[in-house]
Amino acid sequence: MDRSIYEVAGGMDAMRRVARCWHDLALVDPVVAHAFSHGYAEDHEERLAAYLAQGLGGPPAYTSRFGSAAHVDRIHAGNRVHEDFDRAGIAVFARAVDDAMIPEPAAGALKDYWAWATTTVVNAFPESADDVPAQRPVHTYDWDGPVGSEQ
Ligand code: HEM
Repeated sequence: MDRSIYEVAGGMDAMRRVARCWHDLALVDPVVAHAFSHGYAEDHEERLAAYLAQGLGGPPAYTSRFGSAAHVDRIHAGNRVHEDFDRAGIAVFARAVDDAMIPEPAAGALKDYWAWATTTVVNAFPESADDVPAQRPVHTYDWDGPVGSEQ
């Protein structure tokens, strides 16, 4: 398909809806809410929407406005590997995509992307945030799966 997952999903407005639904559901999920108990940026949803956009073939909205990919990796690093926790996060995100009314086939691709990113981003540095190198790629994804990286 010529159009990116980002475009087919509905562009930045769709990314914002997904980020809002994810955050709403994550804050009340019995497993996932714990991660947010240590606080989060006031504009978390906008930051996540920008990162999703950039990862799914949209504009470089995260790195042009908010910071580096390494920053995102550091936020998620040092939590060891928790498969139950990851499974819960993946299920919550899938519900968020449904609540945000993302059309197929973008909805399925978004869910696949999150499941993949949960292991590559969230679990890439399970021991410590100090292990994250200064230069990290923004993980990008298209209809065929991971497509490499951009700084
Ligand atoms: C179980 C899965 C996940 C949990 C529980 C989780 C949790 C969190 C928490 C608690 C924050 C706020 C931390 C802070 O502001 O200090 C955060 C921020 C963020 N997360 Fe996740 N996350 C998960 C998966 C992911 C995945 C898979 C991605 C990427 C596709 C992602 C992208 C982001 C971004 C972009 C931010 C905002 C970074 C910023 O402040 O600029 N997260 N996440």
